[in-house]
Amino acid sequence: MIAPSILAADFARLADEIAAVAVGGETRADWVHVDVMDAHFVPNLTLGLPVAKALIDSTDLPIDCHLMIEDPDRWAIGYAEAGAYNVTVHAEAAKDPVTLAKNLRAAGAKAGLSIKPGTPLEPWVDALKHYDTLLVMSVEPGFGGQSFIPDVLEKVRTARRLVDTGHLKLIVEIDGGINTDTIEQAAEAGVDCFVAGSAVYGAAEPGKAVAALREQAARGRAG
Ligand SMILES: O=C(CO)[C@H](O)[C@H](O)COP(=O)(O)O
Ligand SMILES: [Fe+2]
Repeated sequence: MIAPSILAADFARLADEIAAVAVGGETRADWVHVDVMDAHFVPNLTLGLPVAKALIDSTDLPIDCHLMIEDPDRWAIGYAEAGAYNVTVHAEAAKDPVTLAKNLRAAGAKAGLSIKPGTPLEPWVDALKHYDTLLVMSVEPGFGGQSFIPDVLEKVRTARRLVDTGHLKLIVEIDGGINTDTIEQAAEAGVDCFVAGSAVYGAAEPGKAVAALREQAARGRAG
């Protein structure tokens, strides 16, 4: 699955930018990734619930909200109630990740847990039994356009094994520095869903970039 990140899109035309990856066929994205940053958990500030809700209402594509915020135990539920398809919170910020996941699911969303590049996977495996998505960050969260950190693929391999052996039942998602040069190794390691900001919205035709990424990922999965 390919999830274009609107972090790299034109913020004055967000609904149009989403529509550009919503046309049918190979150029259609699977999810649209919306990065929420609060200038506390990360040093950057993007958008919040009112804008996220407007984007959810603007499209039939599933919206994947990546909350890089403090106190997600309090704030994440609003994104689920607004109709986000998947709401991902950071393990480093959540106080009670199990209750949080239950609340997100009860509000009708899929629940996602994200770990920064330096955060190990093992301490979160039990909590992940309550989650639908694991978002492995392959850059330090906060900014688009950074270089992919290949070391995180070890965590992807571990997560893939846990899913394939039935210990976890979730989608393995990766975020940061994904492009046609890096997607193949991520696919080979076992990623199911690839977030791509610059690689999609930095391209002349975002839809064609989605198709190219999907094709390259399929090569990694096959090889
Ligand atoms: O969560 C993020 C940054 O914190 C973004 O989703 C991510 O960086 C996407 O941008 P790019 O593909 O350009 O790296
Ligand atoms: Fe993100």
